[in-house]
Amino acid sequence: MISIKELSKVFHTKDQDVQAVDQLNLEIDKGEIYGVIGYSGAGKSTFIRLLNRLEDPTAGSIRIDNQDITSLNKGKLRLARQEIGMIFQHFNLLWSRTVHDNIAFPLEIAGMTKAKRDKRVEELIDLVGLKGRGQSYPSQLSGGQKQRVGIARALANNPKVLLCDEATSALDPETTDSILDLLVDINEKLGLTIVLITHEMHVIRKICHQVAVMESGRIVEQGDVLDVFLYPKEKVTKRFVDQVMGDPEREHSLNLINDTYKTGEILQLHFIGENTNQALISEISRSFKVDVNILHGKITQTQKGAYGTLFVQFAGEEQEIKRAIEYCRSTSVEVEVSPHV
Ligand SMILES: Nc1ncnc2c1ncn2[C@@H]1O[C@H](COP(=O)(O)OP(=O)(O)OP(=O)(O)O)[C@@H](O)[C@H]1O
Repeated sequence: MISIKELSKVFHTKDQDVQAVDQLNLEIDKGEIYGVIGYSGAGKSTFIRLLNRLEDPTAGSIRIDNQDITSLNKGKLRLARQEIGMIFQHFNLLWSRTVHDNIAFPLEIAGMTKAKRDKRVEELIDLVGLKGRGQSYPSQLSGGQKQRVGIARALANNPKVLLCDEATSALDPETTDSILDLLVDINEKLGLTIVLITHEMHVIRKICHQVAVMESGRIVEQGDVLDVFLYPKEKVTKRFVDQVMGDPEREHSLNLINDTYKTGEILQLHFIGENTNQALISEISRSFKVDVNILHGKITQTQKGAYGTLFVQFAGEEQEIKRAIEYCRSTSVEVEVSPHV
């Protein structure tokens, strides 16, 4: 769907040349929610602005739906942009226009008649959950509602791709979650390909299927969200994963567990992927004469399934504990016996 080859952008300033994007290669499949994460200055904004030619590349190519975006002239680019919607951190709404008229704006530019426009705007207002707010002005809306207007406007011309530039960074955590839910809903309902940039791993965890980690204009790591969360290779990726799964209490808790639970076995269970859940725990206590105590841990959900770690104690007769551990090992759960800090 989107194919990016050797994409580079150099900004020439008075003092120096800045290589914001550096020979970047990326393939994004149709219908995917693809997240690009990086710290400030990594080149994310430049990257996403290159995708719809808000910036012109210094080198490289971008193909979207088999169209070479990089070589389009102004007229063709205007048409191509109707297929690429974009939402922004600060919404970029027209403050003197109502919600209805903001959403109608790209339809006016595309030359749609007023009757058709009004119908389409009503559909979009419904889709983003703003029924009854069509005549409000942006200043009368909350941040989350403003972003809903931004999303409706971006979807007005039925784009194939939605670009999200830090779309939830100005919102509080609850509103962030409701906007992320809306993006997942739209992705599923419309089969829309979504490319988003963010500095928050929570956003990646909650809605992305694939993730790329960007540093100094380059992609240093990429893949399926669950794989990257489970087996981060680069230091920068580990830091991002820690934003979500970091456990500052781990060492303290394990020491306490080792001091407190002297009988039976302490196990670390690593849950990975969609079939895993805590049903295993009840299954074990039903099938074996073993008491299972949950001691410490964290399980979280991604679009690619649940993952996380639980520390448990198996108590009972040695033979039964052994059998229970064997059983755990036969499932997709990774097991470590007597884990150490
Ligand atoms: N118009 C510009 N002129 C000169 N340098 C620029 C321009 N835009 C970006 N840069 C530089 O390019 C590099 C990448 O910036 P960019 O804004 O793409 O990063 P970012 O990852 O989006 O960071 P942030 O989240 O802080 O915006 C930075 O060093 C920045 O100073």
